[in-house]
Amino acid sequence: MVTPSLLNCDFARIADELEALKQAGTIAVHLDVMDGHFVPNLSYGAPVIKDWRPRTDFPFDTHLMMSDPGRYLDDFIRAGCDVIIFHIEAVPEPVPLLRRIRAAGCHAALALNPPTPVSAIEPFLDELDAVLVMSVMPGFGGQAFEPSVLEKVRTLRAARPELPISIDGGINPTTAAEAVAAGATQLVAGSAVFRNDGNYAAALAELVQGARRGIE
Ligand SMILES: O=C(CO)[C@@H](O)[C@H](O)COP(=O)(O)O
Repeated sequence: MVTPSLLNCDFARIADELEALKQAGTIAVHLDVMDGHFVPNLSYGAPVIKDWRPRTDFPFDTHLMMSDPGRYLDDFIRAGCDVIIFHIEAVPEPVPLLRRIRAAGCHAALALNPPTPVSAIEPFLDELDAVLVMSVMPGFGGQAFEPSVLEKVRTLRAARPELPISIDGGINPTTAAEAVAAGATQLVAGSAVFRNDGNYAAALAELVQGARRGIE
């Protein structure tokens, strides 16, 4: 599955963008929440997501790039997020937060940055609905894919054949093929979707074609 990251969309036209993604066949969107502390950039928070919620029925996969996700967790739950992802580098003892997310009826996932080994999340795999493997250092769209993370995807896939594995950063048709071949099940893509021609259906089709090459 390809999940567009909204970071590169036109936020002034969010309702149109969401509708265009729907027409193009998208089934979920990835929301990048940045606190200017865990990552060197700011984006948007729960009040903005709350306003988007009635505009779409897309599941909101919400990636909290925050130093203290627990402080704002209830706001994101109330805003209507469906999947809540936070970073193991920010919360080294993640079980209480993972359980709060699941108790609220959301799916819980952990993200890991390119330098972080799989061993950092291994003890918590049974508490997770998914893992998000970052293939760039988080904070900005449009960066180059870091191929060394593919080994982590392979390790996770071998450890948990059924676990959904997302990969995020620098995804294009070529890296989509590599990621899927390694065992990724969800491709988060920003600039490869929100490209200049505005043809989201074509962009998604190219990514899906790339992903298919990875399983052939
Ligand atoms: O989490 C992030 C960036 O921190 C990503 O979701 C990016 O927004 C993906 O953008 P591209 O690398 O696909 O342009």
